[in-house]
Amino acid sequence: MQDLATNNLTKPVISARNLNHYFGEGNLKKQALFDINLDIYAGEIVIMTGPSGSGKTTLLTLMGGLRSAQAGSLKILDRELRDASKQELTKLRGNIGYIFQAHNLLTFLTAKQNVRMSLELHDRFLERDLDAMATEILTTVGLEQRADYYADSLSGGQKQRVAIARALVSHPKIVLADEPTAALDKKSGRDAVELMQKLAKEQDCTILLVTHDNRILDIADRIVYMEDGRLMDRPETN
Ligand SMILES: Nc1ncnc2c1ncn2[C@@H]1O[C@H](COP(=O)(O)OP(=O)(O)OP(=O)(O)O)[C@@H](O)[C@H]1O
Repeated sequence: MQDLATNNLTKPVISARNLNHYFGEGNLKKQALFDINLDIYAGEIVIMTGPSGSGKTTLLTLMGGLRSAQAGSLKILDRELRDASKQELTKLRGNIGYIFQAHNLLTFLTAKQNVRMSLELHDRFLERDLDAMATEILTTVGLEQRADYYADSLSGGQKQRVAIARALVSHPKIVLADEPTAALDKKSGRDAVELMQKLAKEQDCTILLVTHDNRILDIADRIVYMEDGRLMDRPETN
């Protein structure tokens, strides 16, 4: 029984086995991912780095259920995504928070309305005071004074903090972040990832973050390196 309990605790939330991915068809078919094997556990912060075009975004979008897995196995929160239907992918996406380089806020809504909207997508919050939840997380990210500002009128760093609040307000099991600091200056970028780290640790949320930004590598529990569509041992840095 002990072993069973331990196994459950250490089961990965993301598990890829011999995952391959192709774009195009016929003569134009091109392999973008080769035999990816990767396990990521609850509460881990994993950073994925590697040169441009190495397949990082492709892998991230597969893990986020934003495109379907074609070959091999990809299990997210115990669901097999290979050949998953659109409905299955949609259901999975409700358990995942997304943060992108371009914050993707709706500029004609306020900070609070942007955060609130992500709660409205979940049936489990229907009975809750969504404004209070949105205000609370905006306070956590230091934006209580800006809650009623339109997204358009916020600075880049503030917008990204709203995007972080929006991704984490529903307490997702997994947050996927693609170049979250790319549009930010050094200090705002650092603040943004430290906030993600703090919130994720509080919520026992797993973060997988793709970045070229060497200045934030230290927030990771583990760094994985991608090259030419393959996960590699990390090259020596000097
Ligand atoms: N929709 C697509 N159709 C065809 N090829 C694609 C498509 N998306 C990506 N690719 C190709 O797959 C490979 C991996 O691209 P991907 O965007 O995953 O790399 P990346 O490591 O995220 O790059 P970057 O760091 O520049 O964002 C590249 O050769 C790219 O040209």
